[in-house]
Amino acid sequence: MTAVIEISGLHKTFRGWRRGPKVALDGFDMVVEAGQVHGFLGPNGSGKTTTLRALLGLVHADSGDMRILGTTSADYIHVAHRVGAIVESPAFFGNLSGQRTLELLAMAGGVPRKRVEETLVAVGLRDRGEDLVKSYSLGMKQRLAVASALLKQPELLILDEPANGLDPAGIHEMRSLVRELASRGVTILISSHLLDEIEQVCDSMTIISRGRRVTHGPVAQVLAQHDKGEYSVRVADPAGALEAIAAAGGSARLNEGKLVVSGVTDASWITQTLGTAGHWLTELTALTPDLESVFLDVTGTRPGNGLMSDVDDGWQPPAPAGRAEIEIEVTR
Ligand SMILES: Nc1ncnc2c1ncn2[C@@H]1O[C@H](COP(=O)(O)OP(=O)(O)OP(=O)(O)O)[C@@H](O)[C@H]1O
Repeated sequence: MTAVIEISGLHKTFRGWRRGPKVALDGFDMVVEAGQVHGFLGPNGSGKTTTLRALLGLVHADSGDMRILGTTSADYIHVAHRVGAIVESPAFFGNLSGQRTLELLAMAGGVPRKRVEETLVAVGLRDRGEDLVKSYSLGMKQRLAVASALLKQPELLILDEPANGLDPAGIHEMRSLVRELASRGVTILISSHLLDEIEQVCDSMTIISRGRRVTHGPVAQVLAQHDKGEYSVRVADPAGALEAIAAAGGSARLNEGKLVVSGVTDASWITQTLGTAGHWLTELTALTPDLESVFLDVTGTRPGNGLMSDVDDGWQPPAPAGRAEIEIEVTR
């Protein structure tokens, strides 16, 4: 596969006046292959927008290499017409129609006028194209934003939080639109906090935390890597079953009246072990990890014992290279 985006060792520190320097990117790496819908995930303040802005030349990175459509960031201008991006929510004039908005953008960008109609169809706004933007719902404004990014028929589309603030129907529409564009061969990099959406719509993903990549790969592969081989088991006597699993050399714990058995490669071992000890199973469920649990684990943001963690507040410049642990600010 061909890489459409390649980022390696990206560093960016903002020189703040009041709170001192802020390390936004700390040697960040990311690869997005052609034809993929690639999810870009991370907690608040982890560096997603800074990455996208650096990629598009909107902010100057301190160091690191970036290639977009095979071109270095210094030559981005030569491939800019092949990239569509919505990084900061675009503001539209409410008193213009969606169609007129796109016509003006097409004129300014030297894009043939017929693309206006095509993009309105592509984002499902043709029937409302002549209505004023101020009458649009948030979801329709988001789709108009996507339409504006599609005018140039980009090979690569970069969307920062496209489903932000949308209701379930709007999220569903945005998901369909992304899949539709992907089926036409557009590579899409999409940053989002909606983990369920990313799990449903993306082929591959990168998770960033504190300016560094903490996991990446095909979504199914990332989930499989975090599969702990856990099964939830319902039996009449969970405590007795726990002892039976331990006596057979297995690992288990009790959770809400059920037994959770870990590190199992073959579920029949559980049925056999418990059956032999006289514990008859009434339920056996594989506990496969979802993206939310992987995200909470790899970013260190899983709330525990009533504590909330936040990776942004209190984040100081990193210690010299070599320190591996992640500090988490914990507030009660
Ligand atoms: N212009 C700026 N000046 C100072 N600090 C900044 C600036 N832009 C971003 N930062 C800081 O850099 C860090 C990364 O911010 P960034 O916006 O890239 O995170 P993010 O992952 O996009 O967050 P969110 O999910 O909340 O949008 C944060 O600590 C943020 O406060």
